Amino acid sequence: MKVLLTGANGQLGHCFQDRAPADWQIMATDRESLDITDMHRVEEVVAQFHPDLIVNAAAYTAVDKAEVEAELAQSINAVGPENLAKAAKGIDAAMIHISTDYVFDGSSSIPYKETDATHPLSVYGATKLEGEVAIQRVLPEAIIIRTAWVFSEYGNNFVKTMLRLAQGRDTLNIVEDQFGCPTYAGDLAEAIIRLYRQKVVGGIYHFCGDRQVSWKEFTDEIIATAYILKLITHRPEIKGIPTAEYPTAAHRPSCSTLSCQKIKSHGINPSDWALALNSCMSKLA
Ligand SMILES: NC(=O)C1=CN([C@@H]2O[C@H](COP(=O)(O)OP(=O)(O)OC[C@H]3O[C@@H](n4cnc5c(N)ncnc54)[C@H](O)[C@@H]3O)[C@@H](O)[C@H]2O)C=CC1
Repeated sequence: MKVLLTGANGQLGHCFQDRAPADWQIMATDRESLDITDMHRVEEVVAQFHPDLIVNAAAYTAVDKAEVEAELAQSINAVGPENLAKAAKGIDAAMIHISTDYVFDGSSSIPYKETDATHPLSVYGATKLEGEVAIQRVLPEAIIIRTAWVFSEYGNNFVKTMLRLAQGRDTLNIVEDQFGCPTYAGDLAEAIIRLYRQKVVGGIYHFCGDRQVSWKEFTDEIIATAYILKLITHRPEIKGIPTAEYPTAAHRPSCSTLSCQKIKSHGINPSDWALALNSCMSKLA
């Protein structure tokens, strides 16, 4: 079993390599070794390695910066996935791609199902949606997993940012009117492996954390965990603020909770993020 992994140096890329079954031969690539926007290079690598499965963990993930780098974001989040889908189709390989809750506008009061209408508010969300559509056009058998608020012991993420800020400040002002479900990248990696093994039909699947919180509530749990683990000696006060008081370049959905019923019907439970937060943060000690 041969797997071509793109974006191997990112959060999901690292976690996938940690969890891939021992008998899976992984070709771990990132931008320097395989720039997914370069179709010629994609074809070359796929022809040489001949994977059974392509896992695309590569993405342009700087949500605010994407507003001023729209072309680059589009190239990585839409053209790149389409290139991979074409290459997978050419050799009859399977493909698993990751998308985002930011394809929705967050105006729904109930968790989003895979079939709900999309309406991205940001360049990032729009380019990720374009990637989904391109893959489905080229390779309908591909599996697309939409996830949310990803954290891990690797790379840059909200958990690490809060930990760093907590070390130097007495007060943290955190947005309290945006809600979502934190997802541990290790649990997402496990979900990818299980979906592939179960040979589920192609299409979109939602996978995220099992409990919805605001960024402020998430921060409360991060700081409490950091204190218990002795990563910090002093607990800053966490003050909730409205989005209006923390303007960002990109608009974000106010509530982007994803319904995980479909993936649950395949025996894959949502990420128990509070449990994962503890084990992930212990690795940061
Ligand atoms: N981080 C988050 O909060 C969320 C992430 N997602 C999605 O989950 C997936 C995994 O995200 P993370 O692991 O957090 O991302 P990450 O930002 O940690 O890693 C992305 C990786 O892609 C690589 N990359 C960028 N451009 C490339 C190119 N042209 N060719 C090849 N590699 C390239 C980067 O070097 C990096 O190693 C992505 O599809 C992302 O859109 C979805 C929802 C939330």
